[in-house]
This record gives sequence, structure tokens and C-alpha cells, in this order.
Amino acid sequence: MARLQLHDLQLARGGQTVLEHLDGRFQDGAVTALIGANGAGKSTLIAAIMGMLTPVSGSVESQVPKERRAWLPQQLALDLSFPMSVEELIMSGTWPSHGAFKGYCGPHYRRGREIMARLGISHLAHRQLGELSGGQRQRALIGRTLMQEAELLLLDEPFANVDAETVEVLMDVLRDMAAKGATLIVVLHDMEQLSRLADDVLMLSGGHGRWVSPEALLEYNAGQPARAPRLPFDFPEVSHAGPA
Ligand SMILES: Nc1ncnc2c1ncn2[C@@H]1O[C@H](COP(=O)(O)OP(=O)(O)OP(=O)(O)O)[C@@H](O)[C@H]1O
Repeated sequence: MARLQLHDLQLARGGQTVLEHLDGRFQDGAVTALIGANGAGKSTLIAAIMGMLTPVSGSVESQVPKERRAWLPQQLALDLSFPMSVEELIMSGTWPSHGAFKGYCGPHYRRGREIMARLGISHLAHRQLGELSGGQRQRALIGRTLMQEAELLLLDEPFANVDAETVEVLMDVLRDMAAKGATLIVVLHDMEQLSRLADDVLMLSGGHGRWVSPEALLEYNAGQPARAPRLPFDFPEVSHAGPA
């Protein structure tokens, strides 16, 4: 059984219904791309999955404990001006399960160093977050979720405003997290990135959701600019990601 499922979910913002009759299961150990036009409801669905927005009706059923859920908002939504170094940010990934005031032990520091090495940011360990480039920040933020040992990771346009080399590093890390069993949901607009990352696609449009195959979507968009995909809502729905 999938650890994350949606049951006839209805979500509203400011008293207006944004999404309704949303069903489906997110496969464990897979990356689901969440796609849709501006205002389609992607952030609204993420907020509901993270437990920050109460459904009008229906439910989000999650077997993932709160301390293993992580959410990475769009970079522009983040205020990283507070005084904290890259290493401190990464170590704070232990807080949800270990507590914020218990300090860290040797294995924590070792793991933190391994994660920074994996992400190519060891040399930035003592740099303040406010002094990082977009790509460096994103590496550090993903590093925090690795430290947290996130089993459910939601990312809102993780490759926006990051350099090409960082995209490669992050793709690799995210695919590896999925291979180890984590459930990943990634808001994406770029079909080239989707083709490399996504196992499933949940497309939001007109207040509804539809599970479609990445292959069908990519085939339909062959020859289109990667960042301006056409998202027809009459694609045949795939069954494996449909309601359990
Ligand atoms: N706090 C709010 N109060 C009222 N309406 C809201 C609020 N937040 C979002 N909305 C509305 O809900 C709808 C869905 O917004 P949401 O942010 O989920 O879309 P999105 O798909 O994430 O868009 P984008 O791609 O632009 O980030 C939009 O019509 C938006 O204007």
C-alpha cells in the first residue's frame, strides 16, 4: 500500500474551491511530477499534504511520520537572511526527530560532513546562508532534508534560479532518495527535467487532477520548447497511480 494517498479531496482558498474530487496514491520510492498552469492549485495541494491546510472534505492519508516529512518551498518564498551557516542549516535537519536543543553528537557531525561532500558544498560549511548563490542555497536546503532522512519530500520548482551543474547534482540526489524508498513530489514546469526525473505525473487543471503517463505527456510535447509545454487535460488516465 502506498504511504501517501488522496481520498476524494476537496481544497479551498479564501472560501473558493481550488481542487475537488482528487484521488490517487503516490508510489513509494518514486518521483511524482506535479504540473499545472499558474494558479492550478499545486501549492494548495502541497500545503494540504504537509498538513498545513485542512481539506473542505475528503482526506490526505499519510503513513509517513511528521518528522520524516520535508517541504522545500520556492526559493523566492524563503527568507534566509537570518544568521545561520550552511553547516548549521544542515545539522538542523536532525531537529524534527532529535529536538532543537539537545545538541549534536559525533555521528551527526560525520553525517553532516558526508552530506556536504556529496552536495559539493564542504568548502561553504561556515558561510552564512545570506551569502550564497541560488544554486548553493538549494544544495544546502536539500542537504537539510537528507540530514532529516526525509521519507516524504515535496519540492516546489527546485531547479528554478539554480545553475546547470547544481541541477545535475540535485537530480542525482533526488533520484537516489527515491531509489532508497522515499516518496518525492516535485512541482515542475520544464519537460526536459520532467523526462529525467518523473516516474508519475499528476496534472492539475480546472479544479481537477489527472494522473497521466510521463511518456504520453513527453510524446505530446515533442518539438515544443521544454519550458512551454502543452498540457491537454484529455490524456488517458493511467491506472497504477489512480485510487487504491
Ligand atoms: N491565501 C490565499 N487566499 C486566497 N486565495 C488563494 C490563496 N492562496 C492561493 N489562492 C488562490 O488559490 C488558487 C490556487 O493557487 P496555488 O498557489 O495553489 O496555485 P499554483 O498552481 O501553486 O500556482 P503557481 O504555479 O503560480 O505557484 C489561485 O487561484 C490562487 O489565487
